[in-house]
Formats: sequence, structure tokens, C-alpha cells
Amino acid sequence: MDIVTENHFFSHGSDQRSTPGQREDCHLCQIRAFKTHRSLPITIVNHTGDGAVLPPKFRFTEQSILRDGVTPAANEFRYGCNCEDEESCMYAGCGCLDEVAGSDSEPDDVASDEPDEEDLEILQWAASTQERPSWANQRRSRPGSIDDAVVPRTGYDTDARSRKKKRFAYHSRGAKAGLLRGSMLNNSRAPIYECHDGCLCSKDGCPNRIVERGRQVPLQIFRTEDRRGWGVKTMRPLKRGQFVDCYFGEVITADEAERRRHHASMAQRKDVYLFALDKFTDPTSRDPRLRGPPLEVDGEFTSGPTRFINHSCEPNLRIFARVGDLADKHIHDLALFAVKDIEKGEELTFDYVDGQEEIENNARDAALQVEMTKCLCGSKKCRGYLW
Ligand SMILES: C[S@@+](CC[C@H](N)C(=O)[O-])C[C@H]1O[C@@H](n2cnc3c(N)ncnc32)[C@H](O)[C@@H]1O
Repeated sequence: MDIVTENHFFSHGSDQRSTPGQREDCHLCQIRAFKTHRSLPITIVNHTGDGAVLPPKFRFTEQSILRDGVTPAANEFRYGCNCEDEESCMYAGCGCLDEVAGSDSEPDDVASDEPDEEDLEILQWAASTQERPSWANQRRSRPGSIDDAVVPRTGYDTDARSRKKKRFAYHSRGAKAGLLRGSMLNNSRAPIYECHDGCLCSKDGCPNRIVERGRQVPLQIFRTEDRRGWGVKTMRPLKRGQFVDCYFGEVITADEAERRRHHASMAQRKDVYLFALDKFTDPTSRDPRLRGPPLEVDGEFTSGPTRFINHSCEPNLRIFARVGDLADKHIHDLALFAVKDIEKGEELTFDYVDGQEEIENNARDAALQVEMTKCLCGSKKCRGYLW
């Protein structure tokens, strides 16, 4: 039994035997205080025999913590959808999805407007039963919403392209309900727009609140055998497209991030834990909070289990920017989703330098490799170096 587990079980249960602050510092006390501890536990194991424990200064948290200079939007600027029924939160008339079209100029977004297998299945079902799917009925649109004009007017239109477009990111029914759609998973860098607390749709019924409902997967933090430190395993099989958890941490200003980089003895190591919230950064934005430089999330000292997820050049997870209230785009979430089916007990990984061409090119440059960190991901597609 390691020293942390021993202290937790033999000292912290008794006020006489635990010193002030000991419980606050104990990682087992921290994860056992999570709201979901009983149903979706996080476990920490080290079977390597090296005696290592998690960094003592590290604190587990279930949500990001906004530090000095970082504020969410004031109530008078909050914005939610007015959908009358939950089904509507999938289609172009839902206010939360207003920005989906054209929010990202990559060609994949065009593809995301195309009907996927699920749309076609629904159309086939409707054709066979002579019924109109509910979304084929004209709905009242909100003023100013990007509402698709081409809605079947009479009878049932079997041409999938000439109907109201499904704009949200998830499958809504069948075996794939709640999973990210293929158009998002196939290399899309588009953000995910979800309904949230400020919407009229219900928290439990709306199909567009997957990240908002939080982690649904028990995870294990384990000590790796191959010098990568700690890593994370899923304790349940995951399907391609399934939400795992968010990358939480301290949300700090760009100045504070720079100060922390400067303070860290090895700036590149610090960068491993810092993620810029730059998905909506636009120097021409009318919103000063989006003109940049962006806020950053630091998971080094305060975070959830995802902070221990290692890098792979052939990963099984990918990070998506997720926004609920559109007034809070500057503090958007970093949501991790499975990009392939993953077995119970498999290690979870994501690509730390996903899409950052400069770092990917450096890894191929022999002169720069001398200074770079060797990648130990072991995949066939390994680039050899992390950064
Ligand atoms: C965000 S942390 C991940 C958790 C880390 N393994 C730990 O024990 O705290 C990133 C650090 O993990 C290690 N790491 C992650 N993936 C790696 C990989 N593929 N090859 C080598 N080291 C890796 C590196 O030391 C890196 O700086």
C-alpha cells in the first residue's frame, strides 16, 4: 500500500490522527468528494513498484476555476434558446445553433451540413410509414436565426437535401444516440454548440446537452511502465464519438499564463499543461473579450483526471471546443471525445500537437530533434518527438 493510500485509510478517518490541512491535501479525499464518486469513480493505482505518488501540490477539481481577471458574462448578456420542444434543439431554428454554419471555414463544415446515415434512416422510415418526421413540419423561427428556408411544404419530401437541416453535433436516436456525428469526427475543427442552463429546453430531455451532463465514464489513473509517468485508462468500453470528460484547470489571463511560463524552469514543460481558449479568437471581433490574446487553462496544479492523459501520435481521443451560452465563448470548454471504439482497460491518449504544423515539422528536422522530447507513444505512426 502506498503512503497516500495508507494515510487516507488509517489517518484521515479520525480527527485526532489527521493534522489540519491533511485531508485537503489528500488526493483520495479530493476524488472521493466528487459528486459522481459512487457511480463513476476515479481510481489511482501504481502497480510498477516504483513507489511514485501523484505530485503532492496537485489538487483534483470537478470544474474549472476562474482566476483573477477572468469573468463569465453578466446575467443581462446571457442568451439561451426558446425551443418549445426538445426535438427542436437539433435543427437550424434552435438559437444555440445559430452560429453553426460558417463558424469555421474548413471544408469539413460544408460536409457537416450533408445528411448523414441517421438522417437517411429517418427519411427511409418516414417514407415507409407515410409519416412526416416531426422536423419536416414548419416551425416558428426566432427573429434573426439562421433558419433554413427549404422546408417541405406539401406532403413528404424524400429528398434529404431539401428539408430542414439538422445542425447539432450529435446523433439523436438509435444505437448512436448521444455520440458525435461522423462529420464532426472526421477531422473537423468546428466547435460544438450546446444548449445550457439559460435555455427553455429541459436539462434532462434535450439531446443537445452531452458535455453539460458531465463525465459518464469511470476512469483509472495508473502509473505507466515505460517512463511516461502517469496515464489514464477507461474502465468502461467507449464508442467512437462518445464524450469522455473536459480538460479542467485554472482559467487565467494571457498575462498570467506568460508569467507562469516565465516562472517555470522549463517553459516547454509548462506548455504541456496550458491550453489557449482561442477557438473564437478573432482580432476583428466586436467583442473585446474575443479580440485576444485568449485566456488559457492551466491544469498543472489543479485539474481533473484528464490532466494525466498522455500523448499519442495515433490517439484515441480528440479535444473539441464546446460552448454553451454564446456570451461565454471566451471561456469555452475543452471537451475530450473518443475518435475510435476503445476497449475497457485501454489507455486514453490525445495528440498534444494536433494540427500545430510547426511542431510537427520540427519533429522531422534532425537539427531540432537534439533539443526535443522523445515520444514514447509506441504507435506505428509515431513522429518520434513530442516538441
Ligand atoms: C500532461 S502530462 C501527462 C501526465 C504525465 N504522464 C504525468 O505523469 O503527469 C504530459 C507529460 O507526460 C509525459 N508524456 C506524455 N505523453 C508522452 C509520450 N507519448 N512520450 C513521452 N512522454 C510523454 C511527458 O513527460 C509530458 O511532459
